Amino acid sequence: MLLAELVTTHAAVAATRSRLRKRELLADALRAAEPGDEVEVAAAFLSGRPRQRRTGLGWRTLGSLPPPADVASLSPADVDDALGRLERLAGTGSQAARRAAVDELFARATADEQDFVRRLVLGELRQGALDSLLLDAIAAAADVPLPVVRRAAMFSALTGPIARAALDGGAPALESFHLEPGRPVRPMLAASAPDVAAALERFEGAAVAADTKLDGIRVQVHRRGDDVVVFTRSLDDVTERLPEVVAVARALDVRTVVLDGEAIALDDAGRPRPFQETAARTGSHDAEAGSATVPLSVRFFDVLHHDGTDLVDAPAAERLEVLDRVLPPEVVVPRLVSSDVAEVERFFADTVAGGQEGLVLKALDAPYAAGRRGAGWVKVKPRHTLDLVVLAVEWGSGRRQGRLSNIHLGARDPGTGGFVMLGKTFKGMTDQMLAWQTERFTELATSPADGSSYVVTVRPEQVVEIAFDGVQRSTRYPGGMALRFARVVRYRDDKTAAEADTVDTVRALAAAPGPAAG
Ligand SMILES: Nc1ncnc2c1ncn2[C@@H]1O[C@H](COP(=O)(O)OP(=O)(O)OP(=O)(O)O)[C@@H](O)[C@H]1O
Repeated sequence: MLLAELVTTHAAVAATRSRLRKRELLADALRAAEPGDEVEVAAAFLSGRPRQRRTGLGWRTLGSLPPPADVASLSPADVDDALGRLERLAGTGSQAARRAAVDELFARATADEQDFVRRLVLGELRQGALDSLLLDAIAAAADVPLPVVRRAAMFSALTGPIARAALDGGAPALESFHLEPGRPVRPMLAASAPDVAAALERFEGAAVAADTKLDGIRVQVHRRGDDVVVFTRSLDDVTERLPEVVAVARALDVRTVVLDGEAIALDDAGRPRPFQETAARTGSHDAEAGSATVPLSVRFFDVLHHDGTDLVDAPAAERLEVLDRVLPPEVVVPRLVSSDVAEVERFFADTVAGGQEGLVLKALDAPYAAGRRGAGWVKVKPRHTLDLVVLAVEWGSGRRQGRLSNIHLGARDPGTGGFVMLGKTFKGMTDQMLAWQTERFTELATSPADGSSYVVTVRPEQVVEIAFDGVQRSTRYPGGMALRFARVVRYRDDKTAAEADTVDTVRALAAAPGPAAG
């Protein structure tokens, strides 16, 4: 197979709005690849994530490339090999050796291929919607049921090995994927409801576990013997940064355990400290002087494995029973089990009054279903926000003079792979945020950020959490909608643009009476 075939597929997928057509195009490309390594690499490229995570290649190195080749000769394997070499050089190699390796690869690529590989390496081809489409396409190409593919995907952060197993060995090969303590699992996500009553309705009168929703950072903790590894929501290894979490896991009376929970900075009374203090411990740039030393607490809400027993497919009731038996109560998230609306509403009010974010209602009979917003978990918060992507930013005036200030907000459009602008805001920004974002958006700028132009466009990568009072019809923006009184809650570094809220969510809000979202 030639790389050019994947480049063409990628462009065709982006150009059509039909999900079915996208799936066919992707499935055709997977079928065209040789089973084995080639299909694994092809799936990795189509998902926008090369197999190498740390090539160390940045915007700067890839800004100047050799002239493109006239004819396509590169295979996906050639690119994979070259990225493997670059990953090895990233640790030890000289700048010159890296430059030479980059030039050698790109000199063999046509203009379209250069563009594709550059965006691949920079992470610009990644899209949440694409991940789930690709799983659909793998099911179609290998002729195996989609749930079998989805289940396997839970245990593999990368899509390539899933494609390889499916096309090589069909359903039996996929069924052999399982949880391995030490290897991260895609986290289970929650759907959302506007209030407790609406959330409970989804469970049709059954009793639920109403779990306190803590506003910290998601941690997945794996312990084997004395070995402890801590992963974030996006499956990054943050073990080194969270010694308190490691200590709690080590102190448990278990041999092997995989726990799901939240790390959070709490004050002496158990109330959450400002989210920024928690974020400073794992985020890359929220860190302010001093705050990075705030101690974190950890609270667990699920267990996926315990001393040789896999619990992923066990109903939540059983998992919670293990959690309560194995962990000391002070590290378990407070929970109420009930089917009574008034009782859950009281618990919600008390929880919010205690400074926590809200509740996550959980079906007691549901397995741990990762990677998708299933029906098993439904979150309820008193304040509704959207996670949007910054598309551009304007130079400020007055107090904000010399700072990149007013941000343009976009919702993801899964149909086009692009973003739809919904408004602008500089409300809610602290001086610290302004200083940080001026630097951040200068880095992401795709138009001059030297002050020569008032609006600076940026690569759509930074996710920001926005509170608002409603969605109104508006002719000002192409999507025909605008947010009322949008204000910044915080920047989110635990989410990629691919995970931002979609324009469909915003449309649903526009049709509903009050604000309700993420
Ligand atoms: N008791 C809990 N059970 C499950 N998740 C919890 C709990 N407490 C806090 N959380 C957090 O809430 C998140 C679930 O909401 P969701 O899956 O929508 O992620 P999200 O988009 O990051 O949500 P949000 O923006 O509301 O935090 C989890 O990722 C987890 O970090």
